Formats: sequence, C-alpha cells, structure tokens
Amino acid sequence: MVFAKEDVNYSLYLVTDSTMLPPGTTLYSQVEAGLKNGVTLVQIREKDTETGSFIEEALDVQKICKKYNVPLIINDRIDVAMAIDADGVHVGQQDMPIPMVRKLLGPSKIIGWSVGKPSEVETLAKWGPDMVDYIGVGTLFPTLTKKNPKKSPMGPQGAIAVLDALEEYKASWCRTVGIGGLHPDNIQRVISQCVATNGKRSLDGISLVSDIMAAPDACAATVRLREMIDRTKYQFVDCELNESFPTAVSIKSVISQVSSNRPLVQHVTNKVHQNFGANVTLALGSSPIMSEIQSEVSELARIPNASLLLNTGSVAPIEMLKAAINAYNEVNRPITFDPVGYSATETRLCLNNTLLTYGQFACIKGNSSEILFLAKLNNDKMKGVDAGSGKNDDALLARATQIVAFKYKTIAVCTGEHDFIADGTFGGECKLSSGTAGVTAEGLPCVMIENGSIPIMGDITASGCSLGSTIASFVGGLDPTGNLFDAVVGAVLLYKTAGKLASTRCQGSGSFHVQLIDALYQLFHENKPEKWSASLKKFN
Ligand SMILES: Nc1ncnc2c1ncn2[C@@H]1O[C@H](COP(=O)(O)OP(=O)(O)OP(=O)(O)O)[C@@H](O)[C@H]1O
Ligand SMILES: Cc1ncsc1CCO
Ligand SMILES: [Mg+2]
Repeated sequence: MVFAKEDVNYSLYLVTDSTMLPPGTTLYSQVEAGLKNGVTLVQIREKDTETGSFIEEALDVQKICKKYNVPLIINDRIDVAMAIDADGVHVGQQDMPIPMVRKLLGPSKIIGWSVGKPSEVETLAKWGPDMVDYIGVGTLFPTLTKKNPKKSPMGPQGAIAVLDALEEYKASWCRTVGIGGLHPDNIQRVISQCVATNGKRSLDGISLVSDIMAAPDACAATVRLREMIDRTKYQFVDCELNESFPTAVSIKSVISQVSSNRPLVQHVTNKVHQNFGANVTLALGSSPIMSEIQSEVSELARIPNASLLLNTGSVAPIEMLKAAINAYNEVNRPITFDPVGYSATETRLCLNNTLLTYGQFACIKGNSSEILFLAKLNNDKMKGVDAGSGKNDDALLARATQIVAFKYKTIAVCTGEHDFIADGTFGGECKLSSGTAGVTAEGLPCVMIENGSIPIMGDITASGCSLGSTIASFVGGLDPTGNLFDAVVGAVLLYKTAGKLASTRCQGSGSFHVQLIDALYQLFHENKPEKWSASLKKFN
C-alpha cells in the first residue's frame, strides 16, 4: 500500500497489547473490531513476544489493515517493520536514533517518536520535515501499560508545552497524538485543553490500548470512542456555555434559578472556612454539606443541582480529592476550584497541580497572587495564603485571568480590589488539529468588577473562600438553560455589593463578618441586581 503521508488520519490510533485480551478474543479479532468501527491507525506493540511470533502476528494484522486501508506501524522493531514492509515504525527516546531509522526505512515510511518535553521538539525541528512524521505526546496520565514509567505523567499542561514548542520551532509538518492513560472519561477534556497557546493547533489524535484491546465487546467500545472523538462539544457541565455578556436581567434570572433549585453545595474546604462557608451558602437559599467522606461523593454528585467547592487551604487525603473530582465530572456537575496559597510552598504547588491535571473545572478562582502564579506571570512565592501587597495594574491582572481561563478551558476569577472574570470555555468546543482556530487568551471575554476600595474585606479570614461558596452555589443552581458565565459574574457582583454594604454597617472586622452574611441574605432575597452598587465593566 502506498500512503500519502500527509493524508494519514491520526484521530483514533490503536496500539496493541496481547497480554490483556479478554477470553474468547484474539489480537486479530480485537484489531478487526477496531478497524470496522473507526480505528484509523494501528500500531503493533508487543514488548514480550519472540521475533518469530511477532512476525506471524504482524503479518496477520497487516492483512486486516490492508483490507480497511489503514496504515500499520510497528513499535520499536525496525527489523520486523522492514521484513514485512510495514507502513512505518514508532520509536521511543531510548530506541534507535531517528536519523538511523530514517536511513534504514527510506523516505516514504511513517516515523513516529515518543516526545515528553520541548527540548525533544527542538531536536526534531532541527532534523527538518524528512525525519519525524508524528509524535506520541505523553505520558499524559498514569497508565498500567508502561511497566517502568521513567517520568511522572505530564498532564494536559505538559502537552501544551510540547504543542507550543512545535509552533515555536515551526515544525508544521509534525502531527501529534496524545498517549498514556487516555480513556472515555478524559478524552474530551484532553482534546479541549491540549491547545497551543497561539490557538493554532491541538492534538491530531488520541492513541489508546486497553479500552479496545481489553474490551469484552471491542466493537461497541470502538463505536463509543469514535463518537466521543468526533463530538465537537465538550459538555462538562449541564448548563449553557455559550458566550454572553451578563446584564442585570440575566443575573436576576440566575438568582431566580438558584432560589428555586436550592443547590446542594458540597464543600471540601479548609477548616478556617467551614462554618463561614456553610452560613454564606444558607444565606443564598442553598444547602451546604461539609463532607470529606470519599465513599459518599458519587451519591452526593448525583443529587439534583449538586455543586462542588474544592478549596485546598487545608486538605483532605489526595485520594478523596481525586474521587470527588471524578464523581462530579462524571455526571457533568460543576466544580469550583480554589487553589489557596498555590505558590506558598512546594507541597501546595505540587498538590494543586496534581488536582488541576486530574479534572475539568467549571471555575478556577484565586486571589491576585494565585492567579498571577497560575498564569506564570509572577514567580514570587506567596507568603502563606494571602495575596501579596504589591500593586498590580488592571491590565496585567486581566491578562493573567485570561491566561488561566485559556489554559484550563474554564471560567477564571481573580480577586482583589478589582475582580476580573474571563471565560475560556469556548462554548465547550473541542476539536482535533485546529485548536481554537487561532483565538488566544487575549481574545477571551473578560470583565472587571469594582466597588471602590473595601480594605476590610481582606481583614477577615476566608472572605475569598466564601466568594468560592457563592460561586459554587450560583453555578450549581442553574437550570440546564442557564448560562455559566452569567452565574459566575453574578456571584462576584453580589459578593462585592454585599461587601460594600456590610462595610458601611459594621464597626470593625468582627461585626463586618456578621454584616456580610446579612447583606448577602438581603440582596439575594431582594433579587434586584439593577440596584447593586458594584459595577461591571467589559475589559475585552
Ligand atoms: N481592597 C479591596 N477592595 C475591595 N474588595 C476587596 C479588596 N480586597 C479583597 N476584596 C474582595 O474580598 C474578597 C476576597 O478577596 P481576596 O483577594 O482577599 O481573596 P483571598 O486572599 O483568596 O481570601 P482568603 O484566602 O482570605 O479567603 C473578594 O470578593 C474581593 O473582591
Ligand atoms: C488562614 C488559612 N489558612 C489556611 S486556609 C486559610 C483561610 C484563608 O485562605
Ligand atoms: Mg485574602
């Protein structure tokens, strides 16, 4: 078979493993089930098979690949690929050097390379377009098919760094597939999040092993995977993600929805915040539950209008946090993430990054230090959980908020005297290859909320954490037709207005705390956003 290499379809790339075949199936039958239902590329990867059997297997698979007009790639064994005249090979960083592989195979074969970091992209770019045709970008997530993983998983942010390097070094010919720990529960998130910073490219395909090779019904499994990859909308919350500019009317509608739906807001939050957050949630007509019980997260997530606030100020066991993220993502219920003290210590940085890799968040909220650090615009460590006192200008904070929104395809909120909110959800769009069609962080909708200086808001503990409770309550209370951006903006406007009102009624920080809850209660129940004192400005 002669392939025009540029026409190869990388979208659903099946890698074999004969050690995981279910009873009653063969390598051949599983590959055929995949090919019949939408696999576009096959790689034989058999780490423990003797040469003789490997060749026999490869010849069998080659026949079936030819029948479906799908290229066959051989992992590592250049000799086997040459012996059977396969369509290409895939090699790792420790295998035969690429220039030698190309010399042996000639110009027309497909060569794939495993890549995990930007410096490897620099190397392939120096070789030019005649060497590497595609890269396997990984390892994305933990996986059982790598027996001795040398590196820790890179997550979507690691893949973004590789895509950025391909753009930087102008390796436009090189295609990409995500690899490692990809399953139906994370494929759409990976397609949506793994977009180069310039918006010009996303992954060209998803490669996987076990979801087809180990599937008792590989036909049905492939149909499901194919459908998932072809779907261009990633509906990670069951409400509207379409772009909007919030108005008093739309915010009034959000509050009416929250009032009638009375969301259950599960708080996994720090000890300092728990009582305050529960009372703020109640003031907003919602039901708080402060729970860190791992075995009940799935049940809680399935309660109508459940919403999760995940605040890492002081933390539950990591397995519990992961289970909670999984449970809410699985049923498309919103998660509001507050990475408290993100850059204060290495431990916090590592923990929060692990959680960010692990799921899709409806909203990521932080103070200016946290958001600047997440956006990589400031490398100063925080002193504890409070925002630094350094003056930051509005343009910089808006930019940081947009960057965080873009990187995590979320609604990002940056708090301080002025609050910034950017919508990076792209209406839930997720597309292979073309990314965000060139739209970058700077192009994202962004608003600024202000109400004059209210320094006393920073003088009580967990005021930012309770803004998290307010956001979680609003996004959880939406109808399926309600808009996510409206809900987040509405929550921040309400909170800022309540802060101002409370500051005029209080006598010091102790009574401010009480007055803030009273003001939230009053403003929420009146539901007259057209009268609120905080102002909303379009920043972009
Ligand atoms: N100087 C200020 N003027 C007006 N509003 C402020 C000011 N400082 C903070 N706020 C408001 O107070 C709330 C908390 O913001 P802050 O940036 O202090 O969060 P945080 O540091 O994460 O809080 P915490 O960790 O104490 O929970 C936000 O609603 C923010 O808008
Ligand atoms: C004081 C404090 N310490 C950990 S979390 C928290 C609440 C404010 O972020
Ligand atoms: Mg603070």
